[in-house]
Amino acid sequence: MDESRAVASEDVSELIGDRVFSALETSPAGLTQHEAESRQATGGKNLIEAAKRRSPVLAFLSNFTHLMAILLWAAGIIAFLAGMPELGVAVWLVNVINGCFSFWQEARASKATEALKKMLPAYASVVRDGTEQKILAEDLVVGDVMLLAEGDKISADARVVRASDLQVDQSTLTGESSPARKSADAVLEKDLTRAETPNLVFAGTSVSEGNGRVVVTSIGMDTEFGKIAHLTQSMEDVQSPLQKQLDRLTKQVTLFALAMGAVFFLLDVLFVHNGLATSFIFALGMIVAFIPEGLLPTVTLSLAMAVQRMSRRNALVKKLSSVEALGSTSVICTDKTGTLTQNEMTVNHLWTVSREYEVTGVGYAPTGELTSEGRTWSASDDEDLRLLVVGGALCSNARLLVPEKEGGRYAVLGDPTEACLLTACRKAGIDPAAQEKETPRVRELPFESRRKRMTTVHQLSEPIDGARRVAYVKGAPNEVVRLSERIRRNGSSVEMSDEERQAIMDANDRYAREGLRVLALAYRPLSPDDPSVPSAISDYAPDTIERHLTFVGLLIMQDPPRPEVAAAVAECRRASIRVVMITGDYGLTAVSIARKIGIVQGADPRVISGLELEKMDDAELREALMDEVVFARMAPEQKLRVVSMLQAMGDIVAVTGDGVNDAPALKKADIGVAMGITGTDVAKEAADMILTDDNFASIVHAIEEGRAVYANIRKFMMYILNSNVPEAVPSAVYLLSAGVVPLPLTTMQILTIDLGTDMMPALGLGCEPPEADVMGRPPRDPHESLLNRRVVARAFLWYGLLGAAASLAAYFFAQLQGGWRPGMTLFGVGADLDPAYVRATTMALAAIVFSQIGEVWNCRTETDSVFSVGLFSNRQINLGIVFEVFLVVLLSVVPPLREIFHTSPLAPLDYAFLCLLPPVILLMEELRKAIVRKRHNQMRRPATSRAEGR
Ligand SMILES: Nc1ncnc2c1ncn2[C@@H]1O[C@H](COP(=O)(O)OP(=O)(O)OP(=O)(O)O)[C@@H](O)[C@H]1O
Repeated sequence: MDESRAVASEDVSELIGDRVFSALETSPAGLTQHEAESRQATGGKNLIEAAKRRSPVLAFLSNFTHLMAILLWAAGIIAFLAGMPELGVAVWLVNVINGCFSFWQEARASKATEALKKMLPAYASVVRDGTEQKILAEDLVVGDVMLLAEGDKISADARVVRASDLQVDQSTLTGESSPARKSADAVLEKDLTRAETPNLVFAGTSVSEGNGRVVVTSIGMDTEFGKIAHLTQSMEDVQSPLQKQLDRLTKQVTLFALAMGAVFFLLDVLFVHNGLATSFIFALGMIVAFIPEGLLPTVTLSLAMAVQRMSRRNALVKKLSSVEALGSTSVICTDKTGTLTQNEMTVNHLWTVSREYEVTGVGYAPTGELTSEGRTWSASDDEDLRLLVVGGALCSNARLLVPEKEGGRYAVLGDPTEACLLTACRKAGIDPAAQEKETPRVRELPFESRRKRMTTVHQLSEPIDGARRVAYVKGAPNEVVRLSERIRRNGSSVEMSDEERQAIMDANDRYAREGLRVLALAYRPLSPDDPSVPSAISDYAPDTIERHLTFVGLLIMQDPPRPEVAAAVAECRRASIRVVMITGDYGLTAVSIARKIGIVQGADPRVISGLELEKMDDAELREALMDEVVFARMAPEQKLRVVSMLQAMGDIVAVTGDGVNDAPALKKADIGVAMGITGTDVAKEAADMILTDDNFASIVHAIEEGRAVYANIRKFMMYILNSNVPEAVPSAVYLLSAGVVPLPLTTMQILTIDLGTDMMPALGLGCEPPEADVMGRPPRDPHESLLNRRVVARAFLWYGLLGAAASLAAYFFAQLQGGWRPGMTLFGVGADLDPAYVRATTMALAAIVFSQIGEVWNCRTETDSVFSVGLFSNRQINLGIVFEVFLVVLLSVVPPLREIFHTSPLAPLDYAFLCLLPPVILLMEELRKAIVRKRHNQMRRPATSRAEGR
């Protein structure tokens, strides 16, 4: 084993205190950057080697060995045996072209998804050169001092050197779901497994509670995880329901093609009395024409491209299947802080029982002042005020980053709720860093959403209420007030009266109604004489410390809504997507913000608190969810129940979350959405989508893309399927007329359409931008099949028949040009190579290609006029059109190709006829769309009001 990648951690677990650092040749101040780099140069990066992927050769070959491909190989052989080698070659060529095309599509799709993986890098917090910094997890080296916080994914094996209630979820390693408690003490027991050793943590596990400091002992493949893991990357390769549906559909259509082939074969034998071999070849052409090759990979590519587009709009989707679920999302359950609001907090009021202060200034810059009763105040003017700002600042893990240049922006590391308390403290004239030095922190009971509060314990130089140790507790006001027995009034601690309790809650409600976020601060002197205080600091726990509190005051902060959110919420309303706020914050604050951004519109929306929800049974919850409702003071775990109920009610639910406890709801949701900036690694891992900007509006953009991709796949299918009709109808006319109408389109010509003219423009449909109307419709029913009756009818009976009519018209037009008149025998009966007949079949083929130009324009929009998106705005489609026209001209003028495909050059008049087809087909469809739009507009009113009433 390479020494620089791992040390014998059995030894490290037995060491005490500083010996750990020396054994790993590091120090509490971490490695120097220089040393870290040199260790990386010898020990390599902290990477788990990816499981071997399927070899590209095998991946390529698999495109030629599936059911449809085998059918085509067999068909080619039969054509050879029947003495038609050029047909055999053509069929095989179709197969080869389709195989290569599929491989190319798959490669592009996987490249797109690979690129996304790189957009989700893992980070680790370390101490190097004595300062905290965030580095890429792959840059960790042995000896790095790593900081762990709740929700962090641990990226290397390490020895714990400091732990504050540190608990680690080791289920990825041990399968054990309950978290393992970790501590910094030396372990001398010999019979523990490595996972059981309490002072070791392992790569691939995550922090479920508390925080700590560890020293890296091994990285990369030398970690426990590396030894057992075949990388479980964030991108999963499961087939989405849509892909499954298409797989099934492709098989069904293949069977249908075989059945059609059989029918055509029988008709040819029985009606037209052709020989068995001729009939067989004829039927073969039909089968090949109908098999939808290339459908599945194109769909996969469409999904991958949508994923790429979403990433440009700040939504990273981890699985292709999520794109689909996004398209049918009917409810978004969103939290508030940071998602709907800016999470750039500023304390703008301070409140004690004797005075209310206004705090000026914006952002985190400590420029501003405290005013009350017409004058400016500082901490030295009022002891209670001093306690409030100092306690708030000490009970904080955030750091203010002072700008290097004058006039630069103050930034924060950590929770904005805590960072703004540091700013408020500075505005009151006290430097929080100096305070921290003077009264060092000896213990932290970390913040938990469930408890809604946090506590830090400090050693004091000046006693408070006679004690030299104090616990500062800050959290949700009703929680803190519930735990308080005393209150600070005029500089001393006195028993709290009921009136004072009421006054606090009244003040809280008043602020909350304005949408402000309110935190309360209390303290508890921890005297060694107090029997209710545990004697050992390590025994300090929420239930022993957060009681008998003395209330100090309220810290009121502003967190304005994000400016783009109101429009996004309005967009949801238009798209019949319901937005439900589920927040940990106070009900009145929640409703005020919800109203400002349009989530609630009614005069008196129902607010359900976490406590109430606990008492509600499922029927009551279902009833409540029928109306406008805001969930406030919710513990993250309770989200799961709301999500499950909405799903039971038939909704497709997207849920946002950022904490460890949000993971179950994120997993349960149809679309779990984690916050990229504030979210923990655990939440990101549980989610299907990550918002790189934490912004609600990005979810709505992703839904729009999800809807668009589904619509595009449908457009693409409609286009691919419709060309089957003009390929089949001329043959049917030939069969049903018992040969009186000579075959208007030969088998080879049918193959031409499949060989290349059709696929290029179809591809362009996969990357159409969302239609303007895409968010004006209700969400798609997830059970609805991609090919519903309406789509099939439109593809076959409308577009298809238009194409078939064009093809037959062109055929007869050429017959007329050749001199045929009604009543006469058509050219071609009995004599296959009659020039007038060959020209007529060439025209039939060219007419299909030209009508497909009209059809591809038609398929670009569902109900909007194609002119509204610009007839030539899709470059890929334009290229496809040029390509197919070029191919037709080539086939009809190059002599060897004319031989093979039975074609002949066309006259200018023929081209004039062909050029008329696209505009005629386009205008007929525009007429249909105009009628549909008119009907939609008439129906929309009742549909929208129903969605709003939900
Ligand atoms: N760092 C903190 N220290 C102490 N109390 C906090 C802290 N952060 C939040 N709180 C309190 O706990 C409550 C719940 O917090 P939580 O993080 O669950 O939700 P939130 O931030 O209010 O909102 P949302 O759930 O909408 O993101 C908050 O409303 C606040 O009263």
